[in-house]
Parts: sequence; C-alpha cells; structure tokens
Amino acid sequence: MKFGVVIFPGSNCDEDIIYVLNNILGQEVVRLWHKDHDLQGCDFIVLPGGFSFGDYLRSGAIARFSPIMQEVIQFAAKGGYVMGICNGFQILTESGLLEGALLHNKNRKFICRNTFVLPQTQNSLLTAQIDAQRVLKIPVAHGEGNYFADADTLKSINDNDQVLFRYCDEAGNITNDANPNGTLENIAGITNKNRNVFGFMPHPERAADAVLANEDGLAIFESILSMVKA
Ligand SMILES: NC(=O)CC[C@H](N)C(=O)O
Repeated sequence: MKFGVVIFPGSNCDEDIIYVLNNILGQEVVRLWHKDHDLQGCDFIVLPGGFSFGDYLRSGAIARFSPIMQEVIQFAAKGGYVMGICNGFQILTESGLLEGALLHNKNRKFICRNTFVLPQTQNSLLTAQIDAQRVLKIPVAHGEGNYFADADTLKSINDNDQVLFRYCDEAGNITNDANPNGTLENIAGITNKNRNVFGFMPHPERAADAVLANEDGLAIFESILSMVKA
C-alpha cells in the first residue's frame, strides 16, 4: 500500500508515522509537502500530529488552508482513505472532513501521558481486526483534544456508529475518571458517514515499536492493512 504523509510547517510526528509505516510495517511511504498539489497516487493519506502553524488561532485552523488540502478534500470525496492523528484530527474537523471540533482541554493544560482506549465499532478499517474487548494503551499529547459536537451531530455520530474509540480505564470501563480532557462521551476518535476519513486523538505511532515497550498502536495499523488488502 502507498501511504502519503502530509508535512505542514510545525508538524512534529511526521517522521514517527513514516518510521512505523515504512520501517516497522514495510509499506511504501512518500512525504507530501503542504504546498504540493499532487498526492502522487497514494492509496492512504495521513495528516500527522504536531503544531501546524504553531497552533495559531486554533489548532488546525490555518493548516486547513494549505494548498494540498484541496486535493485531500477531493480525494476523500471520491472515497479515498484519510487519517488524521491528533493535530491531523484537528485539521480534519477544521476542514469539514469530520464533524465537530476539538476544544481546549477542560483543565486548560497540555496533557502528555498514557491513556487507555476501547474500540467502539467493528465497522471501520481502524478497528475491524481488533477484539472488541481489547483495551489499548496509547499516549496522548495535546492541548486541544476535547471533542465537541452539538447535540444533533453527536446523536447522528452515535446513531451511525461513527465513534471509533472511547477513553476508558485499564480494565475497559468508560468512566468520567478515564476522560483525560473533557471530551464528550469519552470520544477519542471518530469516522465520517462514508467511513473513509478517520480522526484519532491519541498517538498510535508512539506505541508501535518493541523498543518503546508498548506495541498496542500496531493493532490499529495492522487492522488498516489487513482490511485494505481484503
Ligand atoms: N501532538 C499533537 O498533535 C498536538 C496537537 C495540537 N498542537 C494540540 O496541542 O492540541
């Protein structure tokens, strides 16, 4: 599979995701500069984490005007796969490719620590191959990870089975105490109605290498790869 990782000024998880996709999972990966207009025939576009344009205005609010986003939006409209991790998720909501918004964390602090998440649907590339009871330990690192949507949007996201993951405790209980940032209903990741655009706040690329003593993030990438091959 050919992955394209978009690099914005201020991206800082681009090399991490490239390393995981290429060195660990053996996939072809190209770097796409945010000013490019050519997606180079990629099958799957990743918007990585970081601080695009220094998070000025709001995280992702300026990156959504980067030239390449015109192509990413067209690609997604034709059913192309797009995944945003952390800042990438923020860029996807700012672009209108995903519903809702990512607000400042409830405690107004930047949170950098491990969290636990539980898959919420089997009907997505990211989760289809993960046991529904399997709790994944994946770190977060964000100041604006507090997912918000108005009541009608939240209802339709739930009704359409668009929630990918919710934060939980180590035993898999979805509780207020396990909610790191105030996010609505413990939401950690969502997909769009067509199920080809994905946003995820934690960083699976930071938990995908044996030397880090945590490979839980690999489950997500392995699910994507096996589903796309199938
Ligand atoms: N790790 C990230 O991608 C951080 C996202 C964004 N800069 C925030 O603080 O919310």
